[in-house]
Amino acid sequence: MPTTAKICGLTSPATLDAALGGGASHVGFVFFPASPRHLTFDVAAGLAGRVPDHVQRVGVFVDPDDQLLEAAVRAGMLDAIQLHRTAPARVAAIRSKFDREVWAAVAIKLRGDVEKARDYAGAASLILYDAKTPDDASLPGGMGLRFDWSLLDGVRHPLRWALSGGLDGGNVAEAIRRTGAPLVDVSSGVESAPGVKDMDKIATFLKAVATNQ
Ligand SMILES: O=C(O)c1ccccc1N[C@@H]1O[C@H](COP(=O)(O)O)[C@@H](O)[C@H]1O
Repeated sequence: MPTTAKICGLTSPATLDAALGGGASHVGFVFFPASPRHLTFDVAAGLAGRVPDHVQRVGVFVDPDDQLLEAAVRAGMLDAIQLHRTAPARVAAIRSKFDREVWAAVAIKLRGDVEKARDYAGAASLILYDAKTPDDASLPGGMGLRFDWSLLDGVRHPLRWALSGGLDGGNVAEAIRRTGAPLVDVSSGVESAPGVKDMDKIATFLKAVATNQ
């Protein structure tokens, strides 16, 4: 199966359209106030309405409560919920309550971190292997950090999975070849500054994914 791509942290119609026009399979909206990509519900609703049925809308959250999830799922017409820093039992509860695909981000720095994906079997729909950010960082993702892809060598993934963390148009082809990732996810690697998406970088990234299978 060809690798598909999620463009995350979209905040404007023009950059959303660049992702859709370039063939993204997923688009991501961030609901985390500390992020430079954070969206209001009104903006999310405006963007969500432009997304065709064959593209999945993914909401990104950091250990959210039900009130935030309810409002964001409605506004963003979310098909999937991406959870960072969220314990397996809570991931399972969210999946059951919201009855849609739930992604568990697993932060990777060392080999032992990869094993933590197993805790989400039966709880999440998909594991998102992402680079671990520093303990004192304000964001658990979206910082353009990458992890050592060789840590995924020989891993028997407990669930469907995706790769993120420090990807960009220059390294995504190698990332796909090296890991065999079925889905790649990018945010800062297609930006000109934190939170500012760049349409040319989005196009370059999606072209690299499409042509390097
Ligand atoms: O993008 C953010 O601001 C963000 C905030 C909180 C949690 C996750 C966030 N982004 C996710 O992080 C990964 C990797 O991003 P990057 O490509 O390294 O910048 C990606 O899945 C984003 O969805």
